[in-house]
Amino acid sequence: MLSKENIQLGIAPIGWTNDDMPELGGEITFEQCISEMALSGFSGTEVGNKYPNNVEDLKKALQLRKLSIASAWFSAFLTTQPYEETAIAFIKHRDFLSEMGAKVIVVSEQGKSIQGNIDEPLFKHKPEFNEEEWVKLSKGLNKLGELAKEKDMKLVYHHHMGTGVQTAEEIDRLMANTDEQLVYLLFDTGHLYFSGEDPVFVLKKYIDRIKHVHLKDVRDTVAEMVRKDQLSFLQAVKAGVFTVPGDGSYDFKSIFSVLSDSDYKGWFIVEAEQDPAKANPLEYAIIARNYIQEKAGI
Ligand SMILES: O=C1C[C@@H](O)[C@H](O)[C@@H](O)C1=O
Ligand SMILES: [Co+2]
Repeated sequence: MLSKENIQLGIAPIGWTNDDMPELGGEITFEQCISEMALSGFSGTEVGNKYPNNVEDLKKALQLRKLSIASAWFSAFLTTQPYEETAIAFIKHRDFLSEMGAKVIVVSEQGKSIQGNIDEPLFKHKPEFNEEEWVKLSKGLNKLGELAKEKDMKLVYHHHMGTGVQTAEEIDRLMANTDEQLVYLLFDTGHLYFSGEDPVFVLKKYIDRIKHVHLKDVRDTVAEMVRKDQLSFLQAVKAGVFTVPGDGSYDFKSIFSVLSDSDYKGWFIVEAEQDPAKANPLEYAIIARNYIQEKAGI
């Protein structure tokens, strides 16, 4: 059931300042960002590049605004680097999140990823993992999942455009090859829909393994242009492919209905990277908050 007891509502800083393209929203301060999150009715956030990396300072700034940390993105390189390198960075990341009170760790495999390459056509150059890379990825994720468990946390895998785990088929393979007690799924509506998948199908299939949700909407007209003109992921973002739920082309009604009928307990994070000079972050945060209230009743 979607209730205030089961669902915590958060918003990612990426609509204010974009970690993948720090020039988007470069002038917006950390304080403005988190104050506007609180003002628009959210109670949590993920960590962005302007957040203090000192636990005490971050806790104080968030407590003043009654916000808490839901999670933070972690880039793994299990397919392209020795496991130990990813593990060392993961433990540091895990310990920081644990001290901040987060319960899930967002992990995305960035080996062979083209998501940060400004000139690389997103659909034409999408990477694929070979057999050996799939084994490295799955084994490595199981081990990282064990490390998360040590701190009573869960690893949630972020399928992502421009990476080796983007399509429903690739998600199937990842879920089948990893331990269901160690590797969970982050469900991101925007990435699935933009990729051409049916988000409801994936949600229903993995509902028991989904432990974190990113709510991201897509503008169909921009998505079509990205395919036609062979734009990169970052060019797509700059062109406005993503927006907040309630502003784009996707109807979240079925998503909320499936989640409502499930035992899902955890975060809904509104995550809508777009140019803050074109889409005022406070205004769009309020659009998202109102839409969730109207469609999900929370
Ligand atoms: O969760 C996410 C984190 C971002 O850095 C990423 O590029 C974005 O698209 C996303 O879904
Ligand atoms: Co996401």
